[in-house]
Amino acid sequence: MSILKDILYKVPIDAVTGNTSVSVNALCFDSREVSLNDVFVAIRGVESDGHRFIEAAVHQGAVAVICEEMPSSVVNGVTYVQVTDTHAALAIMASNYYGNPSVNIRLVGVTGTNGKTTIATLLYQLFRRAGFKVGLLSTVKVLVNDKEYKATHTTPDPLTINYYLDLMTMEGVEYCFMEVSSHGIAQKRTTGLHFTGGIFTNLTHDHLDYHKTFAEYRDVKKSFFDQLPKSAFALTNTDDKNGLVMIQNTVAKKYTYALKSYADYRAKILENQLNGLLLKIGDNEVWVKLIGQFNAYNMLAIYAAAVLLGLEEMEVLRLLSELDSVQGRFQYFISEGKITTIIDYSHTPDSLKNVLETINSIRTGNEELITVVGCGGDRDKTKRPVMGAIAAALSTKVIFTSDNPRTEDPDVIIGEMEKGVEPQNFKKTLSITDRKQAIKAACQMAKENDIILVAGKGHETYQEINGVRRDFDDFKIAETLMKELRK
Ligand SMILES: CC(=O)N[C@H]1[C@@H](OP(=O)(O)OP(=O)(O)OC[C@H]2O[C@@H](n3ccc(=O)[nH]c3=O)[C@H](O)[C@@H]2O)O[C@H](CO)[C@@H](O)[C@@H]1O[C@H](C)C(=O)N[C@@H](C)C(=O)N[C@H](CCC(=O)O)C(=O)O
Ligand SMILES: Nc1ncnc2c1ncn2[C@@H]1O[C@H](COP(=O)(O)OP(=O)(O)OP(=O)(O)O)[C@@H](O)[C@H]1O
Ligand SMILES: N[C@H](CCC[C@H](N)C(=O)O)C(=O)O
Ligand SMILES: [Mg+2]
Repeated sequence: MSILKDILYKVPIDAVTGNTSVSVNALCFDSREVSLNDVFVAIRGVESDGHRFIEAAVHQGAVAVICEEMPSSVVNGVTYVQVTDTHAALAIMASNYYGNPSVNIRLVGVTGTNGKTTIATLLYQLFRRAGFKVGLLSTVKVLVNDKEYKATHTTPDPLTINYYLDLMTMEGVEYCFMEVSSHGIAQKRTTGLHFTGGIFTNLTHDHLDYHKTFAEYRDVKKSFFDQLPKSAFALTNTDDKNGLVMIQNTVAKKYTYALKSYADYRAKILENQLNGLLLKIGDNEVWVKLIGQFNAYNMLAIYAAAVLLGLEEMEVLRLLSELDSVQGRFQYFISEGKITTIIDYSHTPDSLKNVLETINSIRTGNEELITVVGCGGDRDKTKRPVMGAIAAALSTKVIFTSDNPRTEDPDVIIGEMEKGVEPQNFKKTLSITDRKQAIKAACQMAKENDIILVAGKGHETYQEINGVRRDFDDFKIAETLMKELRK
């Protein structure tokens, strides 16, 4: 049990009806999950408005309600607290409820369109290898030292974040690396957390269904850096045209990294092969197991962050060379006939382009590059023709298929992707709605030395159709099909 006014510490309050000294049980933002003596926080969401469920929450036993608008009738014995922003209030209350665990951990947030999972996961790996107790909050999974938990979001809701940070403090975790998505920032899921550092990767086209304009998307990302404390570091990529914009108004200590422009931390690619990159970081050369220019940026950001967190430069270089690629990010296997199949989570125009360019840069002859790709349903529709055009331009054959159609008709999505294909590339493309059949067709088409890219789902283990998630794992399916077809 906690006292309501303790949980409300630092929440700007506009009005109160009732007693804030009441004991409360848990915090809750979904009326359907409220139990006796809980606090219900009413959130205005995308689909509905929590204010509509205040009565239901009280009926289920809520002893206090946090809202932006007082209900027209109040129930005796229930405390109503009016605030300007319930999203922010929930986040601050969640931190207080769990005893502000982020203060006791060195928490680093990674934001940007692409590269968040890669950087956060590899920083986790690096600090684990350096002997520390470490936590990770990522799209793929949550880790508390070596114990794994299922991730539901890239940046979970504030109650979940603080629950895990609390668990981490109990397990002695010293560093935690977390992804900070633009949805997470916009919905204030990270408000009230005490960050030791923030890292910006890049900003390209994504989520323009949610943020409406690119400027709004950029400003949401920037607000993460605006909120960092003076004691934190803000590390940004100055090769990205919004890199300096991100740190314009931050009070945190500013640091930059880049391959092309001037920066505090610089690297150069000396070699780029299927089995890794040879990088020159500062005056030192290091082989890493990841591939592609985009991973040179990721590696440099990891190097800089590790040094800023106090690790010794040479040790960081040694550890960098040991890091393995993240599940579903340029994961590949080579089958009989030297056919290479690559599974990659590229689901944005920029990441798809990067991955295809990387593959093209390691192609040695006339081998085909067969790409299997789709676009998610109920997500940014403007990505579809752009990704269609990129896939067709940079591959020798493309099979358009489904990627989590959700509530949309997969053939309509495929049609929108096809609309972007330039006429001279029409003949390279075909469409097979069933993703497994599409992968199978690619495996059948592939000849000696060819390369197959299966893009968009990476580590995902399901295909979501009409609200139902059925088992689906690109890597396992491709591997099984390849074995069956080539035995
Ligand atoms: C669009 C979006 O981001 N939605 C997130 C948001 O939901 P919401 O607040 O808009 O929910 P809503 O359905 O409108 O309901 C409003 C409020 O009424 C409450 N309610 C509703 C019904 C009821 O009977 N009683 C009740 O109290 C709800 O609990 C909610 O508090 O807040 C919820 C709690 O934090 C999230 O679970 C939910 O994520 C949905 C499931 C989702 O798919 N989000 C994706 C887009 C997302 O967040 N992705 C990013 C990564 C993107 C990327 O970078 O690639 C992520 O960080 O994962
Ligand atoms: N620094 C980078 N710049 C551009 N593309 C990248 C970069 N790092 C990774 N990618 C590409 O983007 C894909 C997704 O990478 P990653 O999962 O690390 O990004 P993310 O930001 O976590 O994505 P999400 O928003 O879905 O959580 C990779 O599979 C790769 O194709
Ligand atoms: N975090 C991203 C992941 C997209 C992955 C892709 N496979 C899809 O389902 O669209 C999103 O929710 O938009
Ligand atoms: Mg991610």
